[in-house]
Amino acid sequence: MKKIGFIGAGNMAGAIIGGIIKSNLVESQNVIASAKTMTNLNKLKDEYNINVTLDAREVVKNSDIVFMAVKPNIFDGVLESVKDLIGDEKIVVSIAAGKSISSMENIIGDDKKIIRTMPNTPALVNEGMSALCPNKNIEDAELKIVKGIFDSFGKSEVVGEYLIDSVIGVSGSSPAYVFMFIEAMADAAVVGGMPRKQAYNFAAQSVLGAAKMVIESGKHPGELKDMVCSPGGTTIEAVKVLENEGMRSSVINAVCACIEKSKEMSK
Ligand SMILES: NC(=O)C1=CN([C@@H]2O[C@H](COP(=O)(O)OP(=O)(O)OC[C@H]3O[C@@H](n4cnc5c(N)ncnc54)[C@H](OP(=O)(O)O)[C@@H]3O)[C@@H](O)[C@H]2O)C=CC1
Ligand SMILES: O=C(O)[C@@H]1CCC=N1
Repeated sequence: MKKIGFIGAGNMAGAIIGGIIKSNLVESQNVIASAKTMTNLNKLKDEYNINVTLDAREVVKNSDIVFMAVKPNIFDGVLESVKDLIGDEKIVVSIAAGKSISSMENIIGDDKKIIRTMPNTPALVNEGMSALCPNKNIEDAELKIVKGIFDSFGKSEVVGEYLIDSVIGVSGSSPAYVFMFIEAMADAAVVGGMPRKQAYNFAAQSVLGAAKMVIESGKHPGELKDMVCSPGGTTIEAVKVLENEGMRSSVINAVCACIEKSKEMSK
């Protein structure tokens, strides 16, 4: 059984820890996390009974696989502070936006094992979507083990690093846009007189069902949209407004802005 450590214990690390513990991939005693304060660590300890420490170096000493789960602005400094403990055998898994494999190799050495990844917060409910980019020192068996961790809380794919900015736009950050869409649809239902809590359930379940249809039917999203639009009916009226208001171009522009920001952060 591999020991898994997390430097950083915020939103994303919490979602991953929740995912791997709930899917019984690792025992809680084999997971350790560190953070700046005890606030998030205490919550994770109470909920999942994992080991916690305020010392990132303790995490590295006690882990075979070390997740770097701190914000990009402090990432390099934190990695620098533990680099002497990262031997040839440990695997460093970064989840940070805008941190390239080469920038990590510059800090810990290009002979070290690194996997750059991009997960998303639906990991918390076992519906995560993650991308993994291994560096040249990662062996197939090691990639399989780490991919298994990501698959334990959703789906994952191995991609070339050149795709990671697009991954951030379409899955890493996209839960935020989808939550906005659900909130806006529910607002409209509230306008129509529906109690708010009920409106969130109706809106969210519809998004869940629509997403499942795209994945399971294999049909083009346009064809699935057409199946909902009865001639002269209600749906096409809404579609007309969405087209007039530039919904598609808003979404494309928003996701492109996200991708551009990710590229900028990597420079
Ligand atoms: N949120 C998301 O949806 C996603 C985030 N990411 C990436 O995940 C990373 C973390 O983001 P997120 O979880 O949202 O951020 P959070 O702000 O929620 O968490 C950051 C964590 O880092 C800890 N921390 C701060 N300083 C240090 C330090 N010096 N040493 C050790 N730990 C420290 C914080 O401690 P404390 O608990 O005390 O505050 C906190 O636990 C980012 O790099 C982001 O790009 C990737 C995919 C999705
Ligand atoms: O907003 C961010 O920068 C991080 C990366 C992907 C999701 N959250």
